[in-house]
Amino acid sequence: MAKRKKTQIAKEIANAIGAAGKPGHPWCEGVIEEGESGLAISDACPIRLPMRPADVRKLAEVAAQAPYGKGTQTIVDTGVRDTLEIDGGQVELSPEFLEAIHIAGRNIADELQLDADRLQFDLYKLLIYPKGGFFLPHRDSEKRIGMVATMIVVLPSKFGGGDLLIRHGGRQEAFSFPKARAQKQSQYVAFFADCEHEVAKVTSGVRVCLAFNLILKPKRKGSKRGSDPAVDAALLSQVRNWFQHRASDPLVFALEHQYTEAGLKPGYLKGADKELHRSVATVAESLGSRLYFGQVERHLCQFADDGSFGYSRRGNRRWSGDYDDLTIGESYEDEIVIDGWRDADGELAALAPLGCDSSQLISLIPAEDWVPTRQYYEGYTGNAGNTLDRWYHKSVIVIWPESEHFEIVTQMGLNFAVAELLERRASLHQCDDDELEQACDNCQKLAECTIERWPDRKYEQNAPGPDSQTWLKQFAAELPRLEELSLIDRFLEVISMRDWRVDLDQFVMNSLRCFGADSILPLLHRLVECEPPPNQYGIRFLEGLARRDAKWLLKVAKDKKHGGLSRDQLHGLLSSAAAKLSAHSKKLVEARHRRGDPPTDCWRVLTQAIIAAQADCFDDMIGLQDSCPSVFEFRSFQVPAAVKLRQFALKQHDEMPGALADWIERLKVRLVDATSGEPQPPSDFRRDSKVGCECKYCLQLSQFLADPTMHQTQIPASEHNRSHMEHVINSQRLDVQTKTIRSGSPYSLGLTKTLASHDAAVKQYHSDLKLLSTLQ
Ligand SMILES: O=C(O)CCC(=O)C(=O)O
Ligand SMILES: [Fe+2]
Repeated sequence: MAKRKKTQIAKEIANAIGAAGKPGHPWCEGVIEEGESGLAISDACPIRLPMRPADVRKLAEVAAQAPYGKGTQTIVDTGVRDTLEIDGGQVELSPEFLEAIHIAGRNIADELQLDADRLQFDLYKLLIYPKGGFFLPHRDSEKRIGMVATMIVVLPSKFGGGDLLIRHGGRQEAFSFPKARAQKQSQYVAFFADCEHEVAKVTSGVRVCLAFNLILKPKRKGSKRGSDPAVDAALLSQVRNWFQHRASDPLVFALEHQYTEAGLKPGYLKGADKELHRSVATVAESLGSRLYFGQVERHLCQFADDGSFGYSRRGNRRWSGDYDDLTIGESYEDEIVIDGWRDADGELAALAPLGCDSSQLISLIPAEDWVPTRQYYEGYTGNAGNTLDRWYHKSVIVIWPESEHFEIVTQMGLNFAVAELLERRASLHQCDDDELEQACDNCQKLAECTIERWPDRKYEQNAPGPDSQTWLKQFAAELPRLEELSLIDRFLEVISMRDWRVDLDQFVMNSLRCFGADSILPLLHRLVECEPPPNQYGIRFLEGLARRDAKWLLKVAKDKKHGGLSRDQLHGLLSSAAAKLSAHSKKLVEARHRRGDPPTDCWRVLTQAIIAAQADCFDDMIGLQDSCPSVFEFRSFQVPAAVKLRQFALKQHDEMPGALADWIERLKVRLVDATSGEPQPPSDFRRDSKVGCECKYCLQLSQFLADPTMHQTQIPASEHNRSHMEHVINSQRLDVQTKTIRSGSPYSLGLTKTLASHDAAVKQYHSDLKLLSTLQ
């Protein structure tokens, strides 16, 4: 890179950001809240406001024709600027007026996002525009180190014309100062120093204004040797704009030289990087943003052609091996990841890899001219290839607004954010009293950002890996300890829309403990009763009770003190849950197509909770088993569930609820019935002959099955009819084996009777005996 002037680097980066970011509003306006604007010229000659043309004539003795700056020269040219001016040093402002300026200053700092405590207002000139006065478009030169903006205060006086027009990044706004014109109030406009502006011709009266330089004082922080406090206004304004529109997208400045992780320190930067760092650091400081160093890896995968694309493989065209010969087309993939984080002093920073997109990457060397660290070209192979993969590595400086820090931490991964939160929480006790509030605030902000980024885990397929459950659960357990009820509220709202599987056991217990039953109970009701969101086709796959909720209900029910809930409160929650589960089960019985898993597991967990809490709705849960047999299968679910519940009840209360004992009795009776006699094998070759079809072939099949003496037969039939018979045999589970006999025309289907039904009945009999024994 050719040697550049210091300010040029900052300007170039500013332009680069300007090209990437959206233009914003680098100006603001307001009124000066001071009725009597007291001002005077140095020899105590007071200025009467509103001013009249006659007064202006008197001022002409003190005032001079204003020059304008052209490069380093300052010249008078009334074709460019026609104004009278009095030097700021000669103007005295009353304490009230100064106070009003100070108040306006706070607002300006706020609107332009500047550090109010470091913003200084230097009265530069008093400007007087008699009729015909104007100032052609120009930018204010940096009259002092640290000058970031200009403030124009138009004083009350009667005038026409004289609009102030300001332009920046393709936008323009005209200010006509109506209140000052109406002689009511002083009005101000403040704008960043890189804004082009002009004053339109004054058509009548006199326009009087004060021009202030807005200067950002350097931060007092030891005295950094050699640090230049100058802030480049253009860069500041562009970064500020960026932060206004893309606050949570960090700005990434590529350094020219490559540094090792350990060598990436302010003191070791080389050449132009030193200047880049100075500019970026100054801007970061004045905007109160964070600055880090990092290493970027960019992987770019693009279409590329060596000249053979579209030719057949035998075209004998071979790539020369020269990457410069490739014609590059569209990008398939452009992945940029920042890692190797170092803080502003170059010390290791505990941050995780962060992805960004190419618009965030600001580089003085155009990205097309970067030299890849590695590249790989796959030529045309007929159905794939013609891609060029390139990897680039760059050391970078990264900045983001302090207010977005936690949002960005969550962008680095929720597991990282949660680990960070746990760590911060754990070290709260080490904070001094005056740090504690901020530290707590930070924990809350981090938690807030984590909640907003909670993963969507409604459906199995988009669930993150199994270990995610651990840290999601940890987060949930920790959240109540931050003692902010609104976070609990928001968390539950997000969970009920996105996450069916997070473990909330500890969360609910801790919430009840930290906030008390009365605050938490309504939120728990809302969670249990919430309607799940439909999927993108408007279908609700997730219905009924979430297992997540059955689980924490069990936890609370088993707790000796029910987590502080009264018996009635807990029973209320349980019966809401039970109602939801049974409504869903009944819907499943009616539905022809079953959606989602049957709520069997959920039923078991909830019923345990109901047993533990000795709630009345237990009978309803048992009743549900009887009314929805297709959902709660007798052998595979009901019997084992009853056995488990009996065990559970005995462990909890040393006795069984009556309804449970009755239910077990009913199950027993059914099994005793089913096992009253061991199935006997058929005494002859007669088999079940219900074929459910009356075609000529099935009729023969049915007659064969009903015949007590025939073991085997053959039915001649075309291929079509043979496969029809086979289909009937399989679907009706007939006790017959088939085989194609390949002789004669047509071929025949060979049939041999089996004992399949009998074998199955015997198997069922023995397994029923076993089931019965589990109930004894
Ligand atoms: O009078 C105004 O509104 C603007 C004056 C100005 O642009 C300047 O003095 O540089
Ligand atoms: Fe100006």
